[in-house]
Amino acid sequence: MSFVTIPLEQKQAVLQELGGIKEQFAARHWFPGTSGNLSLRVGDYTPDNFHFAITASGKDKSVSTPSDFLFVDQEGHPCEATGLKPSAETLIHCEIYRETGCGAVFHVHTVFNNLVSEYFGEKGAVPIQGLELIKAFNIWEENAAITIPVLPNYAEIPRIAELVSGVLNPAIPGILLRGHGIYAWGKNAFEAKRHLEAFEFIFEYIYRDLLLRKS
Ligand SMILES: CSCCC(=O)C(=O)COP(=O)(O)O
Ligand SMILES: [Zn+2]
Repeated sequence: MSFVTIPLEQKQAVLQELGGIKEQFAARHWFPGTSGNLSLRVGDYTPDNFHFAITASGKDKSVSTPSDFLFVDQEGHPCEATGLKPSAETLIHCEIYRETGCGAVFHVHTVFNNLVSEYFGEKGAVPIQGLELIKAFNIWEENAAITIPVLPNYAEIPRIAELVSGVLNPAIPGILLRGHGIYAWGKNAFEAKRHLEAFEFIFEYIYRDLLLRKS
C-alpha cells in the first residue's frame, strides 16, 4: 500500500461536494438501513493510477460526521492514514473508474430499482424505449431504445466486480445488481446525479407501467 498526498484544497472541495450530494440523496430516503455508497475522483487519471473519496462502510448515510469519507487508490486501498474502512463495495467503484475514466460513481438501493432488477434479472438487461428521460444519458435519437445491464448479486464483491467490464456499455452510464441496487456514474458529480435521477425515474415508470398493463 502506498500513501499519496492529495492537496488539501482538492480534498476539501471533493469532500464538500460529496457531502452535499449525500445530504440530498438522504433527503430522498435513498440510503435505507445504511445502504448505498458514493465516490468522487480526485486529481489526475490513468487506468492504473487514480484516487477517489468514498463513503466509509456501514455508516448511517443520513447523518453528516467528520468520518463519512476516506480517500482510496485504484485498488480500493486507503491512500492516507485512517482508521476508517472503505465501503464494502469499493471494488465495484474501482472497476467502473478503470473501465470508463469517469469522475463520480453513485450507488443507491431503492424499492423501484430492486423490483425492476429482479423482474428482468433472468434476462440480464432492462429494455427501455421512447422515454424522454433517455435524453439525460445524452441519447437524442427519436424513440431511442436502450438496455440497462443487470448483474447477479453475488455475496463476494470481487466476483461482481470482475463481471463489470463484460456488461458495461459506454453509452449507458449504469449497471443494476439484481435485488440490490444501481450503480450510476458520470464525468463529474453533476452528471452522475443526473444519470441516477433519470434511472430512478425510468424504474418507477417501468414498475407503474407493468402494473397498469396487468389491471
Ligand atoms: C445494509 S446494506 C448492505 C451493503 C450494501 O449493499 C451497501 O450498499 C452499503 O455498504 P457499505 O459498506 O458501502 O456501507
Ligand atoms: Zn449496495
